[in-house]
Amino acid sequence: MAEAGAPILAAEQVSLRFGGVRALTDVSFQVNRGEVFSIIGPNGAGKTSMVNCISGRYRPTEGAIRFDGADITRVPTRRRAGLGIGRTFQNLALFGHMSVLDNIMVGRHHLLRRGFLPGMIYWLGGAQDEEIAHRREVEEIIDFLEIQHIRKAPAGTLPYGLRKRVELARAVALKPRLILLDEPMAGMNLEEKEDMARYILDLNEEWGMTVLMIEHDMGVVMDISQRVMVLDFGRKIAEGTPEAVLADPHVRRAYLGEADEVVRDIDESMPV
Ligand SMILES: Nc1ncnc2c1ncn2[C@@H]1O[C@H](COP(=O)(O)OP(=O)(O)OP(=O)(O)O)[C@@H](O)[C@H]1O
Repeated sequence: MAEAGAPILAAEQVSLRFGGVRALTDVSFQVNRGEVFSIIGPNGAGKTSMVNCISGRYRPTEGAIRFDGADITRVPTRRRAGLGIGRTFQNLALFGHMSVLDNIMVGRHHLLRRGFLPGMIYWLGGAQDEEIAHRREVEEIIDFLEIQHIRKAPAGTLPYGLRKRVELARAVALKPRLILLDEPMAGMNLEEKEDMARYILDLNEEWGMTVLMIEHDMGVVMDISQRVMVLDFGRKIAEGTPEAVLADPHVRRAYLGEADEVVRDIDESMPV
């Protein structure tokens, strides 16, 4: 058991190279239990690379990732899910031909004691309690994310905003203690963004999940994050409360190379 108050996640001097490309250089940060922590930065800054190092998709060239105090740098992705790390993807990764319900059930299979095939035999053997409890929990997630009306629809037929919500449901179905959200608001209209922000806050406050989020929408980041880390060209250039980060001259300089609306977004997010 990790001690109370200890960070749930720590990246220690993480560097990641792809041939000559330095995606991350010597990045260290900690996420506290119960926090909403966001990573921001211009395009190509290394945000997704960092999340991939945490989820196990990439292995850092140097440095370590700790979860609950344990070094997980070499733990394979599927085992990280079992440890309590869930994620959503920037580009949706749903099974388009499968129903919403089945997509969410897939998210839970590692929680079944017996895996999929032995689970079927178990079911045929008449002992169904585990499967029933499993379905009940999935229904709870469906209710929470208000997707009852589409539970039987093939995921591929849904509008984009709803597919993002189903993908969140699938990640939540893992019952993660830490959930990694890669651009949860991307491509959404204002109303969909507001809904998504509310679901993320509820997951954090009511379901007790620690949230690590990458998001380009500055307004959302500043509204719901307790702390923010800024990457630029693979290096950490700032970390702190939203207000401190927005006022940081390094951050503003990093964004000045970006489109005008990003800088305007920063200004509009500034506390008045
Ligand atoms: N699999 C890969 N192979 C080669 N280079 C990669 C790979 N993944 C990322 N990179 C490079 O690493 C750098 C950081 O990319 P990354 O996708 O982590 O940035 P990002 O901050 O998430 O960007 P965006 O906001 O555009 O999604 C970029 O130069 C990118 O081209």
